[in-house]
Amino acid sequence: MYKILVSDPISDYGLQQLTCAADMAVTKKTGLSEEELISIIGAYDGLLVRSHTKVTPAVLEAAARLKVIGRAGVGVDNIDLDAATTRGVVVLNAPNGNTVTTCEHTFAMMMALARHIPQAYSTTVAGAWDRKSFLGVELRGKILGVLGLGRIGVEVAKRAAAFGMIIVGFDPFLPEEKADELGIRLMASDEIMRIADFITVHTPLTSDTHHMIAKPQFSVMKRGMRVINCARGGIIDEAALLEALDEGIVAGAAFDVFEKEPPEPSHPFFTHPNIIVTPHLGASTIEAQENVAVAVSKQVIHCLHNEPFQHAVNMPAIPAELRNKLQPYYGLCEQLGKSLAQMTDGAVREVSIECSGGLADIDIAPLVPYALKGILSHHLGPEQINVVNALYRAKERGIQVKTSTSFMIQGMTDEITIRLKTTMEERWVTGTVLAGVGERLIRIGPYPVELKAEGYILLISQLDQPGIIGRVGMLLGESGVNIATMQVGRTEIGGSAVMILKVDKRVPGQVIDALSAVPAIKRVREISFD
Ligand SMILES: NC(=O)c1ccc[n+]([C@@H]2O[C@H](COP(=O)([O-])OP(=O)(O)OC[C@H]3O[C@@H](n4cnc5c(N)ncnc54)[C@H](O)[C@@H]3O)[C@@H](O)[C@H]2O)c1
Ligand SMILES: O=C(O)CC[C@@H](O)C(=O)O
Repeated sequence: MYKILVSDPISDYGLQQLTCAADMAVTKKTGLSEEELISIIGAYDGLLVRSHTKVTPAVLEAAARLKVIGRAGVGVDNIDLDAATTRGVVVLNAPNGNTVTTCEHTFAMMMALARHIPQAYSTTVAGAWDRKSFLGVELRGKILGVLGLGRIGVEVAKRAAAFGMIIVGFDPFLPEEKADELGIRLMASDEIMRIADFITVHTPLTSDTHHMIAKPQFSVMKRGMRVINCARGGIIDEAALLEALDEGIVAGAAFDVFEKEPPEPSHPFFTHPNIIVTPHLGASTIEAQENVAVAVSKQVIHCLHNEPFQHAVNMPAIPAELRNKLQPYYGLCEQLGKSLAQMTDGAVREVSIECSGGLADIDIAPLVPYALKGILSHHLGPEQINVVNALYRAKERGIQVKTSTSFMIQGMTDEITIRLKTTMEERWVTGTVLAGVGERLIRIGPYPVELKAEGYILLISQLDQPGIIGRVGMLLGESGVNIATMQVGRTEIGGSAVMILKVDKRVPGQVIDALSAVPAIKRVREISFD
């Protein structure tokens, strides 16, 4: 008999598969403190949560027989994934069940914002009959900017089209043809900031999306625009938003999620006349709660029965014998993928993993998820991608994956090249694992290098001309960025050249801009291995 603990309010109807299964004993105990959870978790094989229960390393430490955690929803920010993985606990979620519900909440917020519904309700029930203060705007004909066109963003765009809105959007993974089909005009997010009347964000919270809308973005926006965040707190800078409201740039904002949840009762949003808020209700409908509970119950049963399931958020599932043979190359593939994702523009269309030398007669398929994890986690957020779900997420986005092997080698005995084709370009990097030394990047495109993937790397493509190295050194030096190592390469005298600098800290945005403005420099990329 498997013992399952349900520690957050989860739909009874949705849990029926689990409660009716002959070999599952389900206990519901909600509102537990961490200490209370720690004191009982040792008895359970499965744990089902929403966002309230915090599954901390201490909880996992006490969870001696826990095999699976099911999250009835998308975000797993309340579960310590590293601790779960280390302890061999599968974490799975239900990413599709609340998509439409959250999209509808976004729309409700956008309409409430356009017509001041919460403010008008408050004054009306308080006895006033104030029709002058609440002059609204139509959605029809307005430009809606959608940042993040995954499951929810696409649903929002579809509904906005029915309202006669003009939809512009940005998502590094949405191919042009798909956007055309949906009637979305893809453009750079900077451009969206300038032209949109409404902006809604639907990305995960990652290092790239944290404060994706902040002071510099507000400063170029149309006066009187409106913003909505029903994704994750922190994507829009709350302090910068308040300033933009006071300056009259932003006419109104609707927030379902906050940088800290629950926010302090004194949060300035609560008293601002042009901000409307809900307490993280995006997924709170009967239907969504049933959907996510059904999806997660099924998967927990499959997982405990050792049957395949789809939405694992952690846990590699690689056959042990092969895993041991390939083990030294997993980290390398992830590093190659991570560096490629940061040096390539456009939506990813094809990923090829090419192995040579000693890897030629091995089944290299298990390396694919590691390469994809490196590539996809840069855009989708590390918590969303792991080696179990990376291939599924790539297929979901129409990304072609190819593998090939060859006994031919260029230098090292075992080499792995990962090649990335996007809608804009094709780039590739090659690496190897050196005995007693570890993983090294040995070529970036055709240029030989010798790099350990750690810290910050600045990749500069330029024309081979005298004086460029000095100019780069000066610009970095002036901004206090120390160069740890430098490698240069070129195709021919006076031809294309690259400069690869390992620097001791993140290079400020204005220094990247200054470097990019040097006439002989064609492109500057910072690659972070944080
Ligand atoms: N308010 C709620 O209750 C609620 C409910 C469900 C989901 N969510 C949140 O909504 C968000 C979207 O969920 P989803 O299911 O659509 O996720 P998804 O993974 O399907 O889509 C996210 C999209 O964001 C894109 N993206 C990543 N970085 C980007 C960037 N810098 N610029 C533009 N696009 C970028 C990704 O390519 C991806 O397509 C998540 O943060 C999720 O946690 C909130
Ligand atoms: O459980 C909830 O209500 C939050 C859901 C949402 O934030 C999610 O990530 O799925």
